[in-house]
Amino acid sequence: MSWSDALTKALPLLHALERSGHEAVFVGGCVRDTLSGRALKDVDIATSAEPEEVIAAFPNTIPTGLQHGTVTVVHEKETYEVTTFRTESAYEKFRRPSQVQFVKSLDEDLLRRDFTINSMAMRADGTVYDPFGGQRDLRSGLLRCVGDPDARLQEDALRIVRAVRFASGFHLRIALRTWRAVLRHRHLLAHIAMERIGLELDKMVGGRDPARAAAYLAVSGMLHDTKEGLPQTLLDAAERYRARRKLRGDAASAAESRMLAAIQAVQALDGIEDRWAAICCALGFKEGQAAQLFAVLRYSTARSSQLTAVTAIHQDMLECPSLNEDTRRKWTGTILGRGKSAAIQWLRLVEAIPVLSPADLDQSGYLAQLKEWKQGMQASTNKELAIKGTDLLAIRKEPSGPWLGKLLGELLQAVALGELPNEKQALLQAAADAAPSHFQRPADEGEST
Ligand SMILES: Nc1ccn([C@@H]2O[C@H](COP(=O)(O)OP(=O)(O)OP(=O)(O)O)[C@@H](O)[C@H]2O)c(=O)n1
Repeated sequence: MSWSDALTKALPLLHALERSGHEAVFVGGCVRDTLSGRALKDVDIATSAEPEEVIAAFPNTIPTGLQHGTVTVVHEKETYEVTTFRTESAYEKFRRPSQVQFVKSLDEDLLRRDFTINSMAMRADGTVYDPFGGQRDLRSGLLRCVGDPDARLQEDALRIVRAVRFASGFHLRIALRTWRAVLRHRHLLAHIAMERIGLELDKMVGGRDPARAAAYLAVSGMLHDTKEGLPQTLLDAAERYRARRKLRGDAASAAESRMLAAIQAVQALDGIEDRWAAICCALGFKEGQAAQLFAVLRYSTARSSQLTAVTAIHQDMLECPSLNEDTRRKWTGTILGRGKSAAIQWLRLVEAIPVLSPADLDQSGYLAQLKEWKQGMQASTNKELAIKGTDLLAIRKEPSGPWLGKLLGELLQAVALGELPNEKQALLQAAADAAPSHFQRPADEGEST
């Protein structure tokens, strides 16, 4: 077996605990990921040593969760969670154990874990301890709870969503007994903090097979059971998928087929932000629904506003499927209003997933023209304008006020539309000519529309 660098680096921790007379193993995700040939995110260690004994065995430790048996060990600038073998009991409200008991047996520790693929341990000599058949399940493509699925999912209802995350991330089928337990207990998701669900959904979207995750989420109906409501459009799409699982060809409307094709294609995108944006566009979210989704999932405001902006651009652009004067203005307005980076992101999405664009669009021609138009734009942010707010303050000799932003915005729009050159003198002249509250672009005077 080839040891990954991360495990090799952590080996001295196992050796130190063993020297002190304790049993110590790598456990959980790092074993699963090593056996599947994936990069490791973190290395977790389980040990028979109690927390004080772990603290005594290492020079540099942080007592991160002593009551749950976890000590963080700092070793060569890396941190490792070292957790005492434990069993859990008295799960409070289906989410966390209110009591843990430290035990001496690795078997007992592995027994409390969620899925067989997450319940394997690896010893310092590289041998894998796998009492529940995790390796076999990985090989045959099966996600299975350890022991009784009903008990496992009731202990921590987040495992209901984790089941979908692991099934989609590792291309696994959910075993029948586990799946039935998912359906029986999905209502318990109402006890789980939205933030934790948000983290799991993020991992699904960023994972190997987001379309598979979407199918499992839809077919199980679990999106209806979250503590806070998800956007109706999302729930409706999931319901339609559930009702007509094999939507294909004639059976599905053209719009539904396009939506499904777009969701299937999401994994072609590298970045998780692009994938989220593509999902919002594919589902036909309105701006407010995207904002609602990301607020409910507790994503940061910066993330949410960027993704919401891309969604809004998509809605705007669906209304103008050919590149005429109106579209040109709308696109300029979009770039100025929603931000250039959102506009660029949207272009990237529709280029990668053409089925996202309006059906009757001459895709290559339209997109090529849009790109050219965007690139040719002399300025698309205030920063790119050849004058600054201070220049305007100097010539207008008026105190700063809302007029300043308005004037800058109108100058920018005129430059972006090619109606004014992006040159300081021309812009100063236009600003000097303008009445503060009735600023007109020179080109507007001759406009016939
Ligand atoms: N609800 C949970 C969460 C975690 N675990 C156990 O704790 C380990 C570590 O959990 P976590 O760090 O959340 O996930 P990983 O499996 O490490 O996967 P990833 O790092 O990809 O999230 C899991 O492998 C599993 O054995 C569990 O049984 N039930």
